[in-house]
Amino acid sequence: MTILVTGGAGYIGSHTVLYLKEKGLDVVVLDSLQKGHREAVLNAPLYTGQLKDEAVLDEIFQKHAIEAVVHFAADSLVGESVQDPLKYYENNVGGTLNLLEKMVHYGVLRIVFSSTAAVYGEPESIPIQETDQTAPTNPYGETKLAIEKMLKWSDQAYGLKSVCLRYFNAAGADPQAKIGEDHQPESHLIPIVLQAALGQRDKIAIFGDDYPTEDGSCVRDYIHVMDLAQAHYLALKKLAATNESGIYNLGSGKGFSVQEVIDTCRKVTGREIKADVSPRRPGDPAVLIASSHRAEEKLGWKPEYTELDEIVAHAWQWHKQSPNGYKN
Ligand SMILES: NC(=O)c1ccc[n+]([C@@H]2O[C@H](COP(=O)([O-])OP(=O)(O)OC[C@H]3O[C@@H](n4cnc5c(N)ncnc54)[C@H](O)[C@@H]3O)[C@@H](O)[C@H]2O)c1
Ligand SMILES: O=c1ccn([C@@H]2O[C@H](COP(=O)(O)OP(=O)(O)O[C@H]3O[C@H](CO)[C@@H](O)[C@H](O)[C@H]3O)[C@@H](O)[C@H]2O)c(=O)[nH]1
Repeated sequence: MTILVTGGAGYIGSHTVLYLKEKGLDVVVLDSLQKGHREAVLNAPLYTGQLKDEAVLDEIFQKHAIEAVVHFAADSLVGESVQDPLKYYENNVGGTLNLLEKMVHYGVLRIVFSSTAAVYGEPESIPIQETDQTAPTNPYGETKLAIEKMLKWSDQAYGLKSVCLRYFNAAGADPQAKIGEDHQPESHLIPIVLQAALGQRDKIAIFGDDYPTEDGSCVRDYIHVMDLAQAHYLALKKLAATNESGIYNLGSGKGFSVQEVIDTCRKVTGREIKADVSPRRPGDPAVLIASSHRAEEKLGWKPEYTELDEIVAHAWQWHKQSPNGYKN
């Protein structure tokens, strides 16, 4: 039996493919390569195509005995989603609709879905629990919440079982640096700070120093990409064993400010990293920290890399070795 990984040439998807293969699972990848990289897919067949492309989905479901789908493929830039919300509804909601229709058609009734902390919007309280209110503050989060709801109703109507994993801030890289993070353009904090350490940027802009946090910069919960990968494996096992749908936060439970992340990068790289303060980035909540007790209890999830230093060290290893990402 085979697992279909959509978006498996992207950052989190490619690390999950690596992890699933290490666990002995048979994997096929579907990715449009608009954001992903062929070189990031190690040891798995790659179908280049779109979620909306019925022919490629038919080919995959007909050729392979697909047991379950792990669904990463999406657009995921908050700012872009505010500028062009319909692109997000078309790709994320529309693309997932096509995928689910094909799954139901071919009788593939298990899916692990990449959701996000962005479904919560401004948190009610910290740490955030899965039962807290969901009130996204941008179209990206809205599309992810809409998909969670599509999955809930599809369970009731078609018996399509889902695990929605609400990731907080994915960071780090394969500890052996075979693969890593390469977004073009890069918008995530840690890779941007490491680009400054490499001299590819003059400095890093800290988006706001007047938040109600200890040093005034935003606080986030950074979780190692290989620990996210582990959670997908456990979610697949849980679905196979219990056939139960569920929603789980995935974070470290610890928060670090933008200033603290920059300081950690200075310490790990031993390089000077210049930073200055810029205006707030619209839509950024002050603090996002997860409670992941449910995932620990119900999935048996145990993050392996719990120190920010180690997460940054793995990212640094990758960026130093591949300063131009997969273009080297
Ligand atoms: N990076 C984070 O911190 C984070 C946090 C929370 C949730 N997420 C979610 O996790 C998932 C993966 O994130 P990532 O950072 O690895 O992103 P990414 O952009 O690196 O990976 C997404 C992949 O999906 C592919 N893709 C997009 N639309 C497609 C389509 N219609 N058909 C086929 N392929 C398509 C892209 O080419 C890319 O390779 C996304 O769904 C994202 O919303 C990411
Ligand atoms: O040049 C930069 C880039 C980022 N930041 C700040 O750093 C923090 C982290 O930003 P970023 O790495 O862009 O991540 P988020 O905006 O927190 O979003 C990530 O984490 C969310 C879940 O928490 C996911 O939904 C998103 O897909 C994922 O990109 C935020 O406070 C930003 O304002 C800066 O100060 N300067």
